[in-house]
Amino acid sequence: MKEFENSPAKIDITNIDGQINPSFVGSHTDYQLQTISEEEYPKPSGLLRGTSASNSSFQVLYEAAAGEDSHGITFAPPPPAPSSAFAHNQQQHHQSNDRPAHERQSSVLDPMSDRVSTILVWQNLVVFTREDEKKLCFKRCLSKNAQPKSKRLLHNVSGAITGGLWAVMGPSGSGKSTLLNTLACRLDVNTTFTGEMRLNGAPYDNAELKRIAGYVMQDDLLNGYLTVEETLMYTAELRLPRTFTNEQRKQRVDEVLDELGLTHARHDIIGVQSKRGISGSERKRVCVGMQLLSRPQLLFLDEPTTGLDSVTALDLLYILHALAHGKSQDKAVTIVCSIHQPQAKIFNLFDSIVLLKAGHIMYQGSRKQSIEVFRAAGFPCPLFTNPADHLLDVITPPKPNQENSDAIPLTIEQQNSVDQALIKAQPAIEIDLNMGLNKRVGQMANLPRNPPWHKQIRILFRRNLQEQYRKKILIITSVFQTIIMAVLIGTVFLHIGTSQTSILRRQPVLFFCIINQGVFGALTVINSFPVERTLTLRERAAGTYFASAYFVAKILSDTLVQLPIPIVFSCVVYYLIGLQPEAAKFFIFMIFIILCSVTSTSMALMISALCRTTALSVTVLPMLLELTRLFGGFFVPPINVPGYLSWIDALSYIKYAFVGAALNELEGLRLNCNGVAVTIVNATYNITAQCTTNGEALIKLRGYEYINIGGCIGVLLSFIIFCRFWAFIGVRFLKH
Ligand SMILES: Nc1ncnc2c1ncn2[C@@H]1O[C@H](COP(=O)(O)OP(=O)(O)OP(=O)(O)O)[C@@H](O)[C@H]1O
Repeated sequence: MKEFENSPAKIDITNIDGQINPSFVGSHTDYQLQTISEEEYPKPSGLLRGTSASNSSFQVLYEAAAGEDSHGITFAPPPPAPSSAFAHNQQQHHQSNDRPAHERQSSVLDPMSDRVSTILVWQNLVVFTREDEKKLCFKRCLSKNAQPKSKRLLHNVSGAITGGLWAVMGPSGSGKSTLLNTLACRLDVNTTFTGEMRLNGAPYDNAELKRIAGYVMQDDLLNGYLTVEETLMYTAELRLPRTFTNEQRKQRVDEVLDELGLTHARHDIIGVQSKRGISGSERKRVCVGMQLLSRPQLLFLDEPTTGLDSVTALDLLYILHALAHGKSQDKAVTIVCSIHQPQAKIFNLFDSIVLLKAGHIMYQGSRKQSIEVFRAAGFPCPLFTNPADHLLDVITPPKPNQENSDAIPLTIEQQNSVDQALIKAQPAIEIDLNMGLNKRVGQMANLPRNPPWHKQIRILFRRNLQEQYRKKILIITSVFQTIIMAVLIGTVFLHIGTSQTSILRRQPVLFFCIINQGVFGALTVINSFPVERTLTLRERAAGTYFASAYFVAKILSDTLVQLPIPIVFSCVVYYLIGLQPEAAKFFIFMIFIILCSVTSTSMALMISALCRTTALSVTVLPMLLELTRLFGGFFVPPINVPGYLSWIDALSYIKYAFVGAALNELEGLRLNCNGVAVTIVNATYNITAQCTTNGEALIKLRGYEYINIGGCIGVLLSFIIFCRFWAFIGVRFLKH
């Protein structure tokens, strides 16, 4: 009561006929008044005094306090102070803007205002799933009557987003994400739409939208090894117009960090499972920041509060609210969020809402007016009820369950009449497809142009190397592992010599070396690429870079990081085994080990790019690796492979690496004769007893002479090109 008495502003809570206005919703000030039913407050209390609203989300609550002769009146405590940096921001924001909050708000909401940059209008929008053509063809072959089955996700909806902060609300499965994705030109491949969508009075497509709009997805997938500042800086380098200098990019990053209250965390790592980084809310803010760098005119956010606690969710919404209402000198960003069931304080920050139910729009327009419309339809918001919950409760039929056993489910007719009453209670929306045409001229003139292709490669290459550097513990572990493995192999086959017994040991050790390096890299790729692919798809959907630039940068950086392992392996193993001590032979051996390693990673990359998921990739890859091993030229010499299996044999890259390494080692090899060994050798190769004096005889026996070393290198290089080509096709064209 005291707070009321000291406060300057007046709030009239009475109707014209003297009754308490049951849906007084802050129409005179920025207060949000909760609805009061007439039964609870039979006697109106007339004029009340309230504090002036410097914070637009104050709530005034009316309480029917038992024993009080008039209505007990309390203020809900002001919203919790947002976290430090953001609070500072907010304060600055309010201080920097000398116009009162409600004035700023109304100017932003006026679609004709110059500060509203983007207007999105849609008419008769029908979104439906379409059956895959191939499946349909197949079904038609089986049954002549097979017809495409399609499901409607949105039913002939029309509407307009006219600046400010918008919420797309509705129960689960009502089509919130579908509406958001349709407007953002991000529909799934199996869905399509009819109807018209206009951006500032003109039809638009994904390419145009990418340049003026941002989209923040529900799950904040980020590169966990980079810091907050690095993440924003790389995005700035890739997305800001090529005319920007480094200084200007840095300045923009600083501005965004400041705007989002992330300055304190700028040097913190984003974090991965094994290494915790920034908090959930900070992650979300980084995602928003990445989109804000290019100063979008329109921002879509899919369920931005998912996974955040109530305080951090509110913090985030304050930021969005501030952005949607713009700074005095800036244009305001039109922001559209899909949101499931916001808490009251969050709900009160939205300017307008679109309420969906089963693909139909039940209400759209001002958030403040929504309570009035529901009341007029016969559904006043009960006291102390979150208005957002109330709206959803009205449009969602109650289902009896254990906790709510009294709920009486509505019949379809009853539910239809609720829907009709709601639609009747709201003013008809007039859709003008040309709305915002005047804003288009300036908008199109300033479309940014991304950096050129070669610069994108440079930036992405640098980013990849930085990420690899942060993962150096993995690289160091791999190198140690390789050394240990090489020492073990070298010790088992130590100083193999040139006796007859060495013939039996030389080929197994060569084969083992090839297999070892031909599997190692593949396993790393298959585990890491699917996650990286998802992140890349997102960045590309936002128009950050070309798929080809990403791919070239990836291939270059991955190969560079991969090279030390086969090089270290070759050095250790070659020396310990005591293969032919000639520099040329050593380097050729090393080339085969490197090529084998690179081929295996290329094959793994191709499989994970085409299979898309780790689960499918790890099912396919082992089978292929087994085949390449079986037909690797060791178990079945090329000369003995049956004709009908020669196609598999030809596809085994292991064979070309092994045969190439064997040719390199056996050519020019001089062997000693040893009685015991002769017998073994002869038994193995099924030849009459004689001493094998040179490697060429073995080449002939095994049938390796059908190809030469150059041929093996050529085939391996072709394999690498083939696998990388298909990997690129997968990266470029498979977008889901
Ligand atoms: N690509 C698709 N193929 C088939 N059905 C789809 C597809 N996308 C959405 N749907 C269906 O459309 C309906 C609406 O889905 P949507 O994801 O838009 O709902 P939502 O309101 O965002 O739900 P939630 O709050 O649970 O995320 C759901 O029944 C969903 O199964």
